[in-house]
Amino acid sequence: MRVGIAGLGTVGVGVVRMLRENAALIAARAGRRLVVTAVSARDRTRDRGVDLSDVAWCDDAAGLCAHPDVDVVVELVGGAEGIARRIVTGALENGRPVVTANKALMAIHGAELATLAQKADVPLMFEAAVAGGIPAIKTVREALAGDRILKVGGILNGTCNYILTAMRETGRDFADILAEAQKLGYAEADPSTDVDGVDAAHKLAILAGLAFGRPVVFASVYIEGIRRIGALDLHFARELGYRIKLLGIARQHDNGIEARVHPCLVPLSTPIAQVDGVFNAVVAEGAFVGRLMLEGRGAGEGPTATAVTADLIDIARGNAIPVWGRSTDGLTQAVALSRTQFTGRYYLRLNVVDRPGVLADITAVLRDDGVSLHTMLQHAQARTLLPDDTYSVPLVLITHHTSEAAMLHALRHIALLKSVLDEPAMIRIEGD
Ligand SMILES: NC(=O)C1=CN([C@@H]2O[C@H](COP(=O)(O)OP(=O)(O)OC[C@H]3O[C@@H](n4cnc5c(N)ncnc54)[C@H](OP(=O)(O)O)[C@@H]3O)[C@@H](O)[C@H]2O)C=CC1
Ligand SMILES: N[C@@H](CC=O)C(=O)O
Ligand code: NA
Repeated sequence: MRVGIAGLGTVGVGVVRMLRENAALIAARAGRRLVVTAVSARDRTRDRGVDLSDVAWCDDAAGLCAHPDVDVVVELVGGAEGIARRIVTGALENGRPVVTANKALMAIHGAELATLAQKADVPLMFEAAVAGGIPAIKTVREALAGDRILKVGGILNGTCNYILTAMRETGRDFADILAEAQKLGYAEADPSTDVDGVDAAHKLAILAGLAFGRPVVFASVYIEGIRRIGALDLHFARELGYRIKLLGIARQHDNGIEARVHPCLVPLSTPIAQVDGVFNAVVAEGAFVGRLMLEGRGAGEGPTATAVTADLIDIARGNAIPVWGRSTDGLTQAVALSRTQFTGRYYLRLNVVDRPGVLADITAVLRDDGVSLHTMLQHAQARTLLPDDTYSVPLVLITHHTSEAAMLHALRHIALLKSVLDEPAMIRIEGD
């Protein structure tokens, strides 16, 4: 099978290496040889550490869609629009199977691309798009095909998990650790996609679409990133028996699908709390299968190349699975529930003036909104002297189960209290 690759960055070069280094075992498993015959990237002159002298070069990556020496097109450029979208669309329109690692493209345009693939009767594979080397798509779409999935999600961004882990373990600076993740090839071309939660949301939208049988409108996914997580939150989380993780969570409810990405406090005793560094965890819960968790590397050259290569082997073997696990005939998209429909437990961190009555004012607001408190934590030794000779002190409150609508209402009023100095920080609690 002749493979044309658009994009020779971290993942593209990894795929070239893997197809060559494991050529014999891949041929045995695929039933035929998989050979890279054509490639494209922006800069032809760049040394990429792989020999491309016997491979055709396309200045325009879209040229791969109709290239005479290409049977399968692999899109590893990235981005939901522009050249990546043109390559995938063009290849499908030309009746060529496609493999992509592009979660942005699949999350935003997956519904229409599935229709194109079905019309052309060719596979569109994207295992690398969710959680890199973890077989997340295979698991949800194939292994759990007989079950009714109730919940899916997990730790879906390696860069964020790497940053949160290193901040917790070393106390190092956010920007410093992010630069390291970029050097290791974990981060997206624009790393704000990672740290603002968008990349995890792309993956969650794909997983939810597969799990619940309908692509989710990406714009309806609730997204919050990790920029506001500070050293104080990591400290309090540890003291209270939690770790902070950026989670993607999608659940099927009677009134619709909940799909949200945000930092969470997870109890130290849960398996997901132990997933650190660049590792991802994909969690699924089915009515029959119960709960399962897959852990592995969610980013980087080797893990991502493994997923792309597995898709190529599936295509070579003739395994064709519909994009969303079912025919696109009559398939409509689902709009996710809004955040005011969420419920849960919450961690609130406030910076307050240390004087009598402050706590009473805050708890009165929570009482009026029907929010009940579970735990309270304040350390007098963490006080800071203010210019007027009073002190400020961090105050942490953990609530019982409540509605997010009530929390948002209470927070607006708490922020207006004179004794509350900065914008309150709110983190949801999951898994206990
Ligand atoms: N890195 C990772 O760990 C993972 C990445 N992914 C996804 O895989 C895809 C690729 O990621 P990654 O390898 O990290 O990205 P890189 O930024 O490392 O590589 C992108 C490649 O695309 C090429 N490119 C950019 N624009 C064009 C264009 N107009 N025409 C042709 N080629 C172009 C670049 O060329 P040049 O080199 O000349 O600049 C580069 O080779 C993305 O969709 C990403 O989200 C998925 C899972 C994990
Ligand atoms: N930038 C992503 C790469 C894989 O999808 C991440 O950090 O997880
Ligand atoms: Na995967």
